[in-house]
Amino acid sequence: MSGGAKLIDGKAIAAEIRTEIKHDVESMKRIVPGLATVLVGERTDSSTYVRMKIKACKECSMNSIHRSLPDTASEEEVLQAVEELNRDESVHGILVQLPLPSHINEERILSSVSIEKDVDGFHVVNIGKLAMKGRTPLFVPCTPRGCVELLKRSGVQIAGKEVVVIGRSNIVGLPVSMLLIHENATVTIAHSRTADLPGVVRRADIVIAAVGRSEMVKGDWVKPGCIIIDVGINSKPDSSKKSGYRLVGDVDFEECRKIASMITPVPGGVGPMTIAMLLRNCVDAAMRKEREVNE
Ligand SMILES: Nc1nc(=O)c2c([nH]1)NC[C@@H]1CN(c3ccc(C(=O)N[C@@H](CCC(=O)O)C(=O)O)cc3)C=[N+]21
Repeated sequence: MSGGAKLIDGKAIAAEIRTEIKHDVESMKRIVPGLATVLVGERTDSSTYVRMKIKACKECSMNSIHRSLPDTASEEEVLQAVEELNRDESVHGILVQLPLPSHINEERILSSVSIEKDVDGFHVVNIGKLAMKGRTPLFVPCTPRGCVELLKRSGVQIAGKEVVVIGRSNIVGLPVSMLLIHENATVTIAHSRTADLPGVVRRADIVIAAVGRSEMVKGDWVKPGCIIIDVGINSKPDSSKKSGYRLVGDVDFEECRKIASMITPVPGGVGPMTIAMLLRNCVDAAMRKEREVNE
């Protein structure tokens, strides 16, 4: 294809979803949806993401409350913060920003979030239901849900397609694979130990790249006309930028855009969708609560 791939504009699609969310929020009579964010420590990337989430809540007429703990906080102190938010009636969703400092047991903290408020979808019960046929988790993890939503809103038919997911993390690779199987795709999960990774990726009608390695997927790895969703966010030194770096994905964008039929950019692809889906999950939780109150 000489014209090059069509861009899947995640920023624009996320803005459209935020408009739908704001509309839902304003149609609610008794409840203002509230998102709680918990940040342990002061990693600059985590602080930035949390700030973006709080700003997005405001844009959608939602409430947000934030709890910051020092990176010296004990596991008990983090648990206590989560449990307070579990009891707080004005909070409908709780997000514990990852990664947590290494002295804290991540699974223990994530499983202490009430299932009804688990807007990240990381609680073992929600993941467990996602992994089973015919069960419905209360929440689907935000980045995976964002990937599927990008495909659907770009008019891509998922059923029957060969999808190759590169990466097997708990937050992206594994859950997005489950979700795509539920959408009737044929899914291959590839990873760092896959033999002949380029050969496997070349089979895909749809590639989901979520390995966390800068520009790893090259133009000659992908089938002409395929659709590429790039979940990676990596910083690459770039002396022409004031910050000294720029963001790149797991896909070599310049090479792959010449071969694919559709591709997401980084930034402006999956990232903004993650936040939109977080708000969607939180408003869904509040709407469920409102229905309960009405019954
Ligand atoms: N409990 C938890 N839930 C998360 O959802 C979660 C997390 N922990 N830890 C870290 C990752 C990362 N993440 C991103 C969200 C938005 C962008 C985003 O909007 N990125 C912009 C660029 C932002 C920039 O310029 O830095 C874009 O891709 O266009 C990126 C990454 C959520 N995460």
